Amino acid sequence: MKALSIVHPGRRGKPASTAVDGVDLSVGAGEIVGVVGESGSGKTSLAMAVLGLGRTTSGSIDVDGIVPGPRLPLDQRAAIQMVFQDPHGSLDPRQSIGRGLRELRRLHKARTGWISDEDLLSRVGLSGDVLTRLPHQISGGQAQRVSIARALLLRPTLLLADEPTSALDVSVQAQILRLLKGLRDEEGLTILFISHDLAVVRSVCDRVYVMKSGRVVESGRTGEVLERPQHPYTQALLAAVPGGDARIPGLEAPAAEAPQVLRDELSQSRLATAGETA
Ligand SMILES: Nc1ncnc2c1ncn2[C@@H]1O[C@H](COP(=O)(O)OP(=O)(O)OP(=O)(O)O)[C@@H](O)[C@H]1O
Repeated sequence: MKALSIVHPGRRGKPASTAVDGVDLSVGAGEIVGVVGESGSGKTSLAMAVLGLGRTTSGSIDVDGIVPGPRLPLDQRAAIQMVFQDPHGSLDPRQSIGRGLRELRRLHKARTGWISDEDLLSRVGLSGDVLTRLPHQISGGQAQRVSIARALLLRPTLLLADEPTSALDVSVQAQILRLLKGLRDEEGLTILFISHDLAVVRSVCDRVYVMKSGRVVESGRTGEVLERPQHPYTQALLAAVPGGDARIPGLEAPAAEAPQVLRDELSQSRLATAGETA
């Protein structure tokens, strides 16, 4: 995305608020890129714009040639998938997991024939048993795996993960983060990862953008930014981490250097407008 600005109009006498202010952000194919910042820093406004659901006041977003917006054809819309914080929230409570998948396949025939339900579920660490269950009959971690499977089924160009583990127990959180990393490594999934949690971001993101009051105050390889934060805001975010250790136990942070394959990919910039996907 280039110079993206989002201004929410004021309501009931309140002044308009600039949620996103001139943000440049890029995600290379097969990368996991984090956007981190406190509540109100503009992360959700930015995510909504990437999904084509929110407003874009100025600037542009380009996801491998697709410009998100409300009138996108179904197939292009399917190329940008999302996983949200509430693991059960994105599943229809009246539909079994299997029926939900059938519905998705019916809507997106051309995109979804590449894998069976069983194989799809096994890629996210679930057995075929869940197919007959209703969402309330599975755990939060399982529901989040189902949400990821549903996104994966559509072979997205970009997966937008908005606080995907903040509603989960710590041990389940690590499992879901490991799953997302594994899907990137094995399937080349490209992920824009939104979180307020530095430990989570450090454990999965190759690069990170730190947002404050709608602006990116610092960005770079996650290891570098979090080991040697330059901006006082990043330093303050790190200082506020309980125990001072922004790490998820049992999860190794990505290497400070991008893997060679990723560097090659990035330098070829297969994505439109100088290697950008979002
Ligand atoms: N629909 C809206 N109408 C008016 N103002 C809004 C709207 N959505 C967000 N804002 C304002 O824009 C700013 C950024 O909010 P946003 O939700 O994007 O931040 P955030 O970092 O995602 O915070 P959170 O983690 O709490 O969701 C805030 O000042 C918020 O009050």
